[in-house]
Amino acid sequence: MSGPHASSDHLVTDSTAATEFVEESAVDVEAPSAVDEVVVLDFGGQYSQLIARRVRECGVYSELLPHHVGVEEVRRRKPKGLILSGGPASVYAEGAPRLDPELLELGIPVLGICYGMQLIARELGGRVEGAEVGEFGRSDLTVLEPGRLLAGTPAEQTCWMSHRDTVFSAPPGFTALASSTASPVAAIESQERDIYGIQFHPEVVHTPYGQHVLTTFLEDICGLDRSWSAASIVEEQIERIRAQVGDGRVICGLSGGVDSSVAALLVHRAVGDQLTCVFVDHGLMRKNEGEQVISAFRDHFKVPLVAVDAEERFLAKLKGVTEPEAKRKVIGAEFIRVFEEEAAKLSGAKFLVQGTLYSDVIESGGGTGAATIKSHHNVGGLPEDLEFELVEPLRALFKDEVRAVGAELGLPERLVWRQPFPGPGLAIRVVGGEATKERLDVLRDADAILQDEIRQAGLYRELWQSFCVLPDVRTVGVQGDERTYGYVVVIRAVTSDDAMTADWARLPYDLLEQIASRMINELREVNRVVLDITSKPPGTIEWE
Ligand SMILES: Nc1ncnc2c1ncn2[C@@H]1O[C@H](COP(=O)(O)OP(=O)(O)OP(=O)(O)O)[C@@H](O)[C@H]1O
Ligand SMILES: O=c1[nH]c(=O)c2[nH+]cn([C@@H]3O[C@H](COP(=O)(O)O)[C@@H](O)[C@H]3O)c2[nH]1
Ligand SMILES: NC(=O)CC[C@H](N)C(=O)O
Ligand SMILES: [Mg+2]
Repeated sequence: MSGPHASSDHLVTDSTAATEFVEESAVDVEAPSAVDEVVVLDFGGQYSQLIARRVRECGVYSELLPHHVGVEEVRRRKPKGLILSGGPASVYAEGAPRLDPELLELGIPVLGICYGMQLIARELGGRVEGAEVGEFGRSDLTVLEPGRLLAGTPAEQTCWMSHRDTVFSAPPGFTALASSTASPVAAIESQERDIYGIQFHPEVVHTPYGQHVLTTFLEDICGLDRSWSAASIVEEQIERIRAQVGDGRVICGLSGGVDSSVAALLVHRAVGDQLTCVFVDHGLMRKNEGEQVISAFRDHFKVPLVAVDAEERFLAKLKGVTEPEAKRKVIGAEFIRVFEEEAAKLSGAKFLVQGTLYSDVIESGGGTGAATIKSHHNVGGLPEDLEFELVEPLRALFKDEVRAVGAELGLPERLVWRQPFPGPGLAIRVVGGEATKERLDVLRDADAILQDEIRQAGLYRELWQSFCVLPDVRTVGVQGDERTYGYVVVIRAVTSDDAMTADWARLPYDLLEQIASRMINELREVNRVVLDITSKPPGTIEWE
């Protein structure tokens, strides 16, 4: 790695020579470095992704894999530890995900959490049964014998539970370390077999000693040195990218957002001139955003950029499409068609870089047993006949981790802290109806007013996102003594760290008034403004 000062400014700007530059000789293809990794197997728990994330916060690289990947895939990764997540099933129910006993024979420490512990207990001869009462939320934990896993934590502590099934006796050879209000056996370990289990959830913030227990597992039990950081993602991903693409040509879908900018920088570091970025202006961007993206890119990146004006073709494909998932799929497919055309002009680039994050994957139903909430255009919205090989260096990360990588790579602050903007753009904010040019223009103008006011109020960075939604609804108003029948604009502003959960932002009343009156006075078509006060869950951030 070239250190934090190797900023993007050192690359050579060339946004016009996309089709002219000469391919350089092949870069060295190095095998991915042996980064110490802990694998988390996902049994469908609500907090599975949080476990991997907390492990990374402890300074150890971790990825979440579906439980059905099988023991071979786990072995191939040579992890230094294995964690089994919670899950909705009952271990003794028909069809419940099972534990492959070989996973306990890999010669690495194993930690089961909740369902994961119940699986271990059942597999090794302990007693797991449905209890009369469940244990949901805060619970008191009594440590009977700290053993290795609970060493350094108090005899009485609180923890957070979410289960109905309960371990009534530990398997032979295991020590029961703790009990809780409703769990006779709330933690187990066998130092001899290097297998550990806890009924409570160490990954949630409501378990005060949760991070302590995870750290003990990683450091004292797995013997890991906790040296992983955003900086090591850079090094490691650069090596992985080189190994994946060799001397092939690569294109990167670049939106001007932080994810694709970071992905592009990583790939450029890895394979230099083999990369060309493609920005698709699909006519669903914010006001003047296309020009801003292109000029910001020219100022800060020295990677060739092709900008494609694709407004007409996207709007043509969206004609008559009103159902949210249908919209997302149409847009996802059209993005790929544009990328294919551009790739063909670049001696058939077969690799496509996308700034996909973990939250895009999980919402698209990419976790194990996880529901599809919405098909993100870059994951669930991809067409079936996709021929590109995807390069997604950020796929295991959350946005705040990507921001840290961006800062590490020297990405300008403005870009690091840019509010997210969804790939399908304003099309999924014209809700319940077709995204016509006329509606998109009204929405774009309303959004420009909102952005302007939010920035002037100094609130841009505090908010995760702030935007407008245009429902397919009109209401009656009275303006200048005349009856009007106009659009309603919804203001949506939320706070969040990673888009997995969000709260509606308490914008000052005076600011809201200013925004509403500007929208109604400046936009002929709008006669009413409302505020969305729904958190996530139950709402999602976008309306479609
Ligand atoms: N207009 C676009 N042109 C080209 N590629 C795009 C465009 N919009 C999205 N993409 C691709 O889809 C990916 C996912 O979009 P997404 O909006 O999640 O990420 P982003 O735009 O890079 O960052 P942010 O989430 O901060 O907006 C992008 O990283 C990029 O690869
Ligand atoms: O690139 C994207 N393609 C998509 O299809 C997409 N759908 C939602 N989003 C963004 O993801 C975050 C979570 O969104 P929701 O709470 O609406 O599910 C929020 O930041 C959304 O803006 C998308 N981004
Ligand atoms: N959170 C969990 O892993 C729950 C495990 C199991 N479904 C139970 O209710 O006990
Ligand atoms: Mg975006």
